[in-house]
Amino acid sequence: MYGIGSRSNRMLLTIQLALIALAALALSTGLVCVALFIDAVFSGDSALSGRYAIWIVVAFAVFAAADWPSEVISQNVGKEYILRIHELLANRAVELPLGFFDADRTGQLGVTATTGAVFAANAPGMMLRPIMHGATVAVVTSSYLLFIDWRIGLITLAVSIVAVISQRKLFAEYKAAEQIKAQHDQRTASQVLEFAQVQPVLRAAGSNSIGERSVRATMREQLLVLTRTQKAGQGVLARMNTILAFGVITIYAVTTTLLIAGQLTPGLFIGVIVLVFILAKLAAATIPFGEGLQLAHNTFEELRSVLDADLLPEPEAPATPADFSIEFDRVTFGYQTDDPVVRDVSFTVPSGTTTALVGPSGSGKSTLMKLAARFYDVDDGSVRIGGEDVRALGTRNVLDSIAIVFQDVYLFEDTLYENIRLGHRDASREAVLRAAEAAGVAEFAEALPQGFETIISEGGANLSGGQKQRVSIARALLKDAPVVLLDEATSSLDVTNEHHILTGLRQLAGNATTLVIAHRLHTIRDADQIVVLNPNGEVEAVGTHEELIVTNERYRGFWGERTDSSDWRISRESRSQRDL
Ligand SMILES: Nc1ncnc2c1ncn2[C@@H]1O[C@H](COP(=O)(O)OP(=O)(O)OP(=O)(O)O)[C@@H](O)[C@H]1O
Repeated sequence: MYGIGSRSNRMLLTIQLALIALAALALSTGLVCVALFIDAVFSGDSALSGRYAIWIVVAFAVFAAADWPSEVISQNVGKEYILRIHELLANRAVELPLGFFDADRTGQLGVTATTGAVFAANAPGMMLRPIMHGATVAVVTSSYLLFIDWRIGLITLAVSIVAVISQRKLFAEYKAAEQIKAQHDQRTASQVLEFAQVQPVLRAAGSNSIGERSVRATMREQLLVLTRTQKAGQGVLARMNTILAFGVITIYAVTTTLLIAGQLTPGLFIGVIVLVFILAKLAAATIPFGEGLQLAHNTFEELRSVLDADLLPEPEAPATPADFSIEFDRVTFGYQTDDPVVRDVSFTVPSGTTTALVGPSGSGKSTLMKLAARFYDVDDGSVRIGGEDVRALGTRNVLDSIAIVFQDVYLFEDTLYENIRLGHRDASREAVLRAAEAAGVAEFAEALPQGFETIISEGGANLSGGQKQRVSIARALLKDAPVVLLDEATSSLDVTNEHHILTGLRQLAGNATTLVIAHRLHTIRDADQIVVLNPNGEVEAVGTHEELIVTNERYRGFWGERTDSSDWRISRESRSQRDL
């Protein structure tokens, strides 16, 4: 994955690796010359010690000449990693099926694109460089020692190889702990975000509510995982330091034995002791970098999993729908294999009519909407628009013919005008303003400081929920699509918002084929047909309000609950209608 950059970046990375190798070779030569210099000084050979002194100066000069540019190059290679990771993620994001972007995946993409990309950018310079340096210097210096004294060389080489292998093995263990931590980080982040968003509800429920307890439990678990990961990291460092310490003691023991046996000169003995001491220091300094390098590897792996994620198959010659009816034909689908959330669902929304979906929470209403928009492909059966399977129409065709108004409206940091124009990029100014008028956006735009040119903050934080939904309806009206998928707001709206949204939605449904997850009484009553789902994700009944209220127990209960809890809303609704 280090080769994700452009050709020139890959070449730079190769040059960097070559420079690291050269710097490591020069440093090893310098260090061995220090040992030989000490030996020469002890033996009183001034000519030889002079020659070694020159070698030492040359070796360290080469080291500096190779090391500095390798650092500069590594920074450039790292910068391109950030750009490339963002480019690859962005390119892939527009190809992936919309169903890919659930909360966990979106969190994971966010982490990969931010902290992950920074770790990857730091990998060549701050981590790869010192690690390669440490490992190369250890192995090259030991090889040199083989020529000076094969026994010392052999034992130093053995210790170096054991240290390099142990480092790889131990950091693989740490990687597993870090991956678990990353998953928990994502889960905690999304839960805390959700916790902040639902504060009004939680505060109304009082302290120690289910939401509060579940966030506390997640945080406690997060703390445990963090402690476990830190322990794993510290354990790796401690074990690596122990391996190094044993290695150094073994080399010292062999060297001392050779000295006592008279097989090593005192000068060389001191030289080797100094050399091994410096080597051990160098090796110990590289160990913590393994942790960072592992995190960079995790980023590359996550990137790989996004790049390798399955795309939906697209037809070579997309079919054309005969009309804009929507047909679910024995549809079965689950997010996990062998765990369907909708089962054997069959019903048809005739072209130009409105069908309301009702059913308990989790019965699969949103899932059916997403299948109609081809966020996912069905496991069994078929979803057809105008008689053609959505797989034969192709995702582009399907999305072009659909306007979606879901509850979670996202607004971009741009003007109010541009946020509406997103519904149809080529629309004229008149068309945008017409849609804004029809959805009741014009009414609140007048009160904003720069009207339609007011910048909406990221996510639409400076608009109310009802206003955001009006923008979303304006977008959909502007798109003027023949099929409308609508998830009505569950939260209560004030009279003004309710009135504008109701008017906008009526206009939106107009002559379009509309599939709506209905929460509001008027939508259910006005629908041409209602599909009742049971908790198993099966169709329990299909009919009009008048039919179902007589024939279906579940629907009667559902309607009863709504009217009981909405008595005050119905009277308010009728009052606001009267006022018009
Ligand atoms: N992206 C997903 N990954 C895994 N499971 C999911 C996903 N989305 C929904 N589910 C599960 O599928 C089932 C049906 O969910 P769905 O949102 O379609 O129901 P719903 O009837 O719209 O519920 P609600 O009225 O509460 O919005 C639920 O058990 C839900 O937990």
